[in-house]
Amino acid sequence: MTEVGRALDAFEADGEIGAIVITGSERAFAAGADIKEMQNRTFQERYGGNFLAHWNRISTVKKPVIGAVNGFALGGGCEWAMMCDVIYAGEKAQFGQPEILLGTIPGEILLITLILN
Ligand SMILES: CC(C)(COP(=O)(O)OP(=O)(O)OC[C@H]1O[C@@H](n2cnc3c(N)ncnc32)[C@H](O)[C@@H]1OP(=O)(O)O)[C@@H](O)C(=O)NCCC(=O)NCCSC(=O)CCO
Repeated sequence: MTEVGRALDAFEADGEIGAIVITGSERAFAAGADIKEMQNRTFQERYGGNFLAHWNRISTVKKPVIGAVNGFALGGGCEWAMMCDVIYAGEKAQFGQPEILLGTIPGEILLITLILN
């Protein structure tokens, strides 16, 4: 997400860019946070270390952001899609929050977004 954040910073500052399209591959838009990286960290390490510090950057970009989604948009990937101003979903797009099966809850913005909508 740090790299995506840097790219969004650059696009926002570039006067030649009017809108931003975020996409993935045909198979997956994004499968969410790296479970392997998360699994051995305690709550204190993740929270104190600002593990999700840049996750909501998509929602703060001051240019229209379009999420072009195909394949899996899971966990944080689903949240990324929901942060876009417009979601353009292909027929094979699948949205979900499977992290509840790991005993965790959507980490960043999903619950707030659902309540607001
Ligand atoms: C994305 C799925 C549906 C793909 O399933 P499949 O095609 O069967 O492929 P897999 O063999 O399951 O996966 C291939 C390979 O990718 C690794 N992987 C997939 N997702 C992640 C991930 N989120 N983090 C880390 N690694 C991931 C998987 O372990 C395999 O690696 P190998 O080394 O080859 O074994 C399926 O993989 C799936 O459902 N993934 C979990 C999605 C998920 O739970 N996302 C939420 C993450 S928590 C989060 O986002 C916090 C914010 O709330």
